[in-house]
Amino acid sequence: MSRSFVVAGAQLGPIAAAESRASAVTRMIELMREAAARGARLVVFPELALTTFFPRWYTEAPAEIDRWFETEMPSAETRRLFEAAETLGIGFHLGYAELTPEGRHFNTAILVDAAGRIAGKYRKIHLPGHREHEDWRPFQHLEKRYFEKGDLGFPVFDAFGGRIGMCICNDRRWPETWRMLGLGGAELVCLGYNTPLHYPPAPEHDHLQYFHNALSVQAGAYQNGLWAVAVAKAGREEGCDLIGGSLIAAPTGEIVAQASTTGDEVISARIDLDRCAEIRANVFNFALHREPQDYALITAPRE
Ligand SMILES: NC(=O)N[C@@H](C(=O)O)c1ccc(O)cc1
Repeated sequence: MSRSFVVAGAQLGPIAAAESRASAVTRMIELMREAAARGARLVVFPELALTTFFPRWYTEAPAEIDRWFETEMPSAETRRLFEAAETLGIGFHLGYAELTPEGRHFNTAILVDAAGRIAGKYRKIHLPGHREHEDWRPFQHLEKRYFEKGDLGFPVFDAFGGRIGMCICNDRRWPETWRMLGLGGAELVCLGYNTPLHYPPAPEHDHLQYFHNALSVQAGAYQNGLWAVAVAKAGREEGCDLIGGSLIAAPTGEIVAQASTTGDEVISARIDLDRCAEIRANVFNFALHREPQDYALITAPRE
């Protein structure tokens, strides 16, 4: 049976702090309709897709922070997204802030199948930024304050006729993320990101933000012989410019679709999961060529 199908990425433009989840969901359903009209079986939404990127603000008040989190999924506001997916017969990947019944906070992504059922969940492992307010920054990046490190590892799920993995934003910059997913057998990796154009610790790298995004995703795809769909929340959000550049990369590392705006925009491509073998049976045949006995430092606990 052919394992070729159309995937889409639904890049979102900025979400203002005052924009309701209902409004964000309405925008997402519009993009989902366009993806379905292009024949897509799966549409990928960004990291923290329901709200503004709230880690840019410091607060000590738990209630101030918890209002950005979802305590159930689907929730009253997101149920329409699940229903639209079922009606349109399209699956989706969604990033959101998760608050568990035990009071734990995670930066989470789920994979939902075309019947509207949650088929997989991932919790972000590489949390960037800092824990305390840093006066010198023009805006904060407080993921280390507001989220716990993910506790689910790098799982891979049987869905859409293949094996699907997920990671979130900063995870894409780490080769270990991709290798873990590749070793798990992933054939398609879905990921969302919120990446400021301005990098306060090293502003001389600002002009490289789009390059480093594409470089990381293309290298991850190629070095593990898998497809990747990487999707931005983009544009000027609460005075902070976020990069666009959403892209779909082939197992060869080639870009097969890319966004050209920093607003709401659908990208799509037909992907064939069987093409992973072009790389995985050759240059990156793990069973034949990988030498893990020489990689011990990679898993040594950090100092
Ligand atoms: N949401 C994210 O994980 N964003 C990170 C990334 O794109 O790697 C990121 C980018 C720039 C920073 O100053 C801090 C963090």
